[in-house]
Amino acid sequence: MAEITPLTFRWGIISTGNIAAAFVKDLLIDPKTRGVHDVVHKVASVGSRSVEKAKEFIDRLTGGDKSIKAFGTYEEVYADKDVDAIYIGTPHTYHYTNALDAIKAGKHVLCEKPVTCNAAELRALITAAREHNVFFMEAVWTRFQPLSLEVKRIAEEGSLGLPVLLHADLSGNFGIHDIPVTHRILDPNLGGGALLDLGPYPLFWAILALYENPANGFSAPTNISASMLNTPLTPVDSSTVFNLTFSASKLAAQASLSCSITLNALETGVTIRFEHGTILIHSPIYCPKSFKVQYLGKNGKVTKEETRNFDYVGGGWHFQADEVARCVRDGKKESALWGHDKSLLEMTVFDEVRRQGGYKFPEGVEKVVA
Ligand SMILES: NC(=O)C1=CN([C@@H]2O[C@H](COP(=O)(O)OP(=O)(O)OC[C@H]3O[C@@H](n4cnc5c(N)ncnc54)[C@H](OP(=O)(O)O)[C@@H]3O)[C@@H](O)[C@H]2O)C=CC1
Ligand SMILES: O=C1OC[C@@H](O)[C@H](O)[C@H]1O
Repeated sequence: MAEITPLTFRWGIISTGNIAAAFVKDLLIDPKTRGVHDVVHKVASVGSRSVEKAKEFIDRLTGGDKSIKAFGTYEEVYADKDVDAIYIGTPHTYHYTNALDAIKAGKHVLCEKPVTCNAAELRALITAAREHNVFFMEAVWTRFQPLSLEVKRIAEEGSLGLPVLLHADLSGNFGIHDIPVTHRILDPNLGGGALLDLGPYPLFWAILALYENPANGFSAPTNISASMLNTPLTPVDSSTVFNLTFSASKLAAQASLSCSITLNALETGVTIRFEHGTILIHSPIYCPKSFKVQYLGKNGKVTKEETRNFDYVGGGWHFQADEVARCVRDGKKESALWGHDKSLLEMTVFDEVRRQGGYKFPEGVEKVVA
């Protein structure tokens, strides 16, 4: 069989923080190790607020690959003619401005979660992406991992019946008393708190299992109820609980979701209860490596149980990079797996949770308001 020549997809990286480093490490992994033969990734340039940091980042992660340009501004990356798509790894409250600048420069964009501070900012970005005819996606990497694809297949294949209740929690202990109040997790100017940082993941599982279920017909939740508990240090949430009801179509299901920046993660972070069985997803829920399916008999007792394990080379961020490259290659402006509608649902839910929970950004943080 003839070998296909893979597309070389060229990335411009915005910022040199933790997640930008994790993403770049994954871009450097040979895609063949995950069975991908049609695309390869190339880091073309890295932009930082300091050119020294950009150089240090390239040296540290690539062993000093001289073909990668180091820039001391983000604007130079947006303008780089050798870049196909921009990856944005800045704190939440910078996503809107960074993504808009990249879009206006005519670049395709993959932007970290949460994609913006609010739904109004996201709507403005979607409009801009359409006007400039570019691909735009929130980096909800979990959606593209093989485990998630398999959970979705089993959830919809029929033998479990319809989903009824979903519980999902993502907690991570940030040691909030030992970090400066200027840390992004505590600083309200950077969108600090549990909801915006960790909340996307429990919500992601509700979107995958309930919103995407064919019986729901992609209907928005009919009810959202939420409560937020602030840290004693800054006006951001240390934990948040939020419940969603889906009852607009043939699905009648509820999600009970939570997140905390002071607790460690649960061993089983997601439980999806169906009419005839249960799917239990093991932590970390942003890149789980195993899940269990329990099939229930008429008396509610487990009749069959199956554990599925997944493994791959790398951290799991490369699957979303493959999706971006393929979508751009195929002329798509959004992903079928994590399209604009899902990011909009996320930001609309978060706006409502923050409204009920009393979480307000400092003046000027939101660049667009409804
Ligand atoms: N998908 C995932 O698994 C993860 C996603 N994230 C998301 O990525 C984003 C960044 O998180 P993380 O990498 O942990 O953050 P870091 O603080 O480690 O990095 C953020 C980077 O953004 C740049 N930056 C620009 N303006 C500012 C500013 N005012 N204050 C601080 N940094 C600034 C800096 O890079 P420079 O100085 O080079 O310009 C900095 O290194 C968040 O939105 C978070 O939700 C985070 C962790 C995991
Ligand atoms: O996306 C994320 O996943 C892992 C967390 O530790 C991190 O804070 C968050 O941004």
